[in-house]
Amino acid sequence: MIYTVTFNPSVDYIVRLSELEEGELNRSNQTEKFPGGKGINVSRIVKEHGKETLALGFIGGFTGEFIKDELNLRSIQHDFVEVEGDTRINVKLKTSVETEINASGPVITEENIQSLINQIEKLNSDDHVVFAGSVPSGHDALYARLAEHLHQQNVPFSIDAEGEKLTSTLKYQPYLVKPNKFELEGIIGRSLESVEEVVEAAKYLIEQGAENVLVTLGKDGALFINKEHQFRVSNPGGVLVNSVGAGDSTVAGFISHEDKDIVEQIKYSIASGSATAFNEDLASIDDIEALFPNVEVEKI
Ligand SMILES: Nc1ncnc2c1ncn2[C@@H]1O[C@H](COP(=O)(O)OP(=O)(O)O)[C@@H](O)[C@H]1O
Ligand SMILES: O=P(O)(O)OC[C@H]1O[C@](O)(COP(=O)(O)O)[C@@H](O)[C@@H]1O
Repeated sequence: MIYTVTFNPSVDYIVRLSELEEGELNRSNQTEKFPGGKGINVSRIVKEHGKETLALGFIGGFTGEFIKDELNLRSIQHDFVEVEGDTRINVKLKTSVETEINASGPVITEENIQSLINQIEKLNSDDHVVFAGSVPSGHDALYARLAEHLHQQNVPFSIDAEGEKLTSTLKYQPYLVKPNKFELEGIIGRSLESVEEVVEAAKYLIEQGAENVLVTLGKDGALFINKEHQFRVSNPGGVLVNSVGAGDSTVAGFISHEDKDIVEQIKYSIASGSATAFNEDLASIDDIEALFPNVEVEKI
């Protein structure tokens, strides 16, 4: 079973408007709301790939109820720990560019954390856990705390998070880490100008304990690095509609095809990311399968 842990789920509120004028009254052309948060998005795409998944994490309030209802409608299993406050609302403004405002999220208590640890302690080496996204304030150390538990239990896990949340887990040997270029620059502490520099930075994550590193580059595709392979991956062609959840979709595509040859696994990953970028909501398996043949993977 592929478990996802979303410490800080969100209702993603997409607001489309022709132009945003700061300090003025703006009226939107169209609004939509989706159940969001990185792990939840991973579960939705894993389900599309026909794999069993269960979404874990912290949820609360009327926004939490919306997310659970939406997951039920899509037959996605979940077992969240209920917290006191309301799950956050993240605002995604779409003009000719995409602007995101991600809220900080409700308070979580040590009791809430202990309930999540109790769930995780039941897993075994046939399972896989994906930890993804931000953590309500003051709890960044949670990533390493849970990764240590899984490492001791021999449960494979993957990470999609920023900065120390990601680096603090490396010693516990994550199966996949997926920084985008901006996040990788944050980890390394300098800007990465060339493909060679990005590859070197990714190799540093491998030396520190990661098994596979996928550096996503938005419209420019991705770079994949592990101890045996280095690939440059080109996106299939298409028109950007809404890139929210594209990164999460790449993680889901990769984890869902662990049993396949590495090139096929990478192609499923990037086809999933681009299919989501070319859709209003997250991609469907039909969208993903249609793009799969057009993903190019080249040795570097
Ligand atoms: N404009 C785009 N066109 C095609 N594919 C895209 C586009 N934006 C994102 N993607 C796909 O989604 C993947 C993840 O996007 P990226 O923006 O790098 O991640 P994140 O959402 O984590 O910041 C990319 O590697 C690419 O395959
Ligand atoms: O937890 P964070 O880092 O604030 O990110 C949460 C946001 O990430 C998303 O999961 C989208 O992630 P990506 O676009 O990186 O794939 C949204 O659904 C959500 O609003």
